[in-house]
Amino acid sequence: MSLPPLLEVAQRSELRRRLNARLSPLLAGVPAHGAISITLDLGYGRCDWLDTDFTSAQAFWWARPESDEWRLALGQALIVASAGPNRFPALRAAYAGLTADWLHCDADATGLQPAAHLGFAFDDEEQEQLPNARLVVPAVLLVSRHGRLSATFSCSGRDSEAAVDGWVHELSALGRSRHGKRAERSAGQQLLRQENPLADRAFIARVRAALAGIAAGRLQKLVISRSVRLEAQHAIAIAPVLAALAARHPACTLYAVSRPGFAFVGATPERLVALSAGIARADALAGTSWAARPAAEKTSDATTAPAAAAAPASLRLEDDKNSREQGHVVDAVRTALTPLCRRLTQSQTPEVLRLRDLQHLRTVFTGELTDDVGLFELIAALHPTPAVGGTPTHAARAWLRARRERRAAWYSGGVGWIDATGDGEVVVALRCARIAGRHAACDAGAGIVAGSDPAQEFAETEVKLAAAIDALSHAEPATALAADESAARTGTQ
Ligand SMILES: C=C(O[C@H]1C=CC=C(C(=O)O)[C@@H]1O)C(=O)O
Repeated sequence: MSLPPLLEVAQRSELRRRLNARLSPLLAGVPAHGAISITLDLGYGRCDWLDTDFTSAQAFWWARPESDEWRLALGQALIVASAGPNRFPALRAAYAGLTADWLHCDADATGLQPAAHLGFAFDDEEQEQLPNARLVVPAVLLVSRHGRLSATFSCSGRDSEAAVDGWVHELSALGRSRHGKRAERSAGQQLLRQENPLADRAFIARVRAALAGIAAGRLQKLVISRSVRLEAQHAIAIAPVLAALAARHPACTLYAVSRPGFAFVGATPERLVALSAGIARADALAGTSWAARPAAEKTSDATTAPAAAAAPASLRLEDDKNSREQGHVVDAVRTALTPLCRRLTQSQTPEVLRLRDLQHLRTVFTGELTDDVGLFELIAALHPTPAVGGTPTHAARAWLRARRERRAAWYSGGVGWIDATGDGEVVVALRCARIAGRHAACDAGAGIVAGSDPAQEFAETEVKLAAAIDALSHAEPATALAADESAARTGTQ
């Protein structure tokens, strides 16, 4: 999917001209603590924005292939980071301050609002790789939606004088992957999974400890997670992994958060909450069934599960264990949303969400919010649902903390966006990989309730891990790269 003409290098002086014309009248009206955004219509078309060099960019990518929605955010015009028990109120306060002085020029009447992207870790303690909770107004936000393309350029009031240079600089991350960097060419290489029998046994032991805690009556559900590490010969290219995720999981929400040298990517089936014009939608998703894959499909070393994963070929999704697992999430989501809503409805029977390799039970909640309830209040009330934490919520969190259950980066936290009117959406960051150079690590967990079988739960995490591992293993170079390669071979470059 090629870039819209106005973003091509050859059009940069025209882009500068248009941006300068829109920016000049706004400069006098913005306070230093405020922000300016300019939205330009880029015409009809579709773009997945995967012609981006994620390995060197501060980028945020979000896609819903089935709904033809693709967003790419580059750079940071404004950034707020937080941690600790008040992280969501802190982000909310910072965003409220910003939106009060946010000038927006919708030059071509696109009707689109400028937006910030956000993400947060499962727990509220500082951790490595990504800030615990962060909100970023990107310098450039590119949106491809339902066949229409747009770009929003943003800066803080403080940095408005040099803004156009900064915006054009951010665009240099686009189109770079065409230029044959070694990292991008190494896509599709074989990944070696680093077996770690000790960690596998530790997972089984934690599941047993969770079952003991549940049997003692203090807890009803706990989500226990594990990580696997993979190693490639060359640096792993990010864009081909995202393309592979998009091709394999078109019904999921795909996300990538990158900074130079590191990327957190994934394809999640679970929405935490979406807010649009005062109506909130939230998923209660849990319970998993799957069918064993034919051996022929396991083409790579990386996708071969260790022996401990041997388990029955499939589970019945509607069995008692899966129903109880999902029922805890339903109860918690209802309890969290009830005080925030004038009216709250839920789909009656859990529906079966069918994904590529597995299925989940899902109940969808729709709530009409009371005044003054925004996206951050919804996140604070809902996170962590028992789909990633446990039941009762506080006891489960304390149990997980006491046993040092580690959740790296934003795995089982949230990723999303919020626009200047307060509408937005956050998904639960599942089925993910953390990629740094030649190394990747993937994370997955399983809900444990009375009656859970440790070996079966291990097998379930293997199927969940496969979503990211398969994309890492089967990522193909983008078409443009293949074309570049053949041009290089024939000396036409
Ligand atoms: C915690 C994960 O999945 C959650 C979402 C759906 C089903 C789940 C389950 O059946 O255990 C988990 O609650 C994960 O993918 O790492």
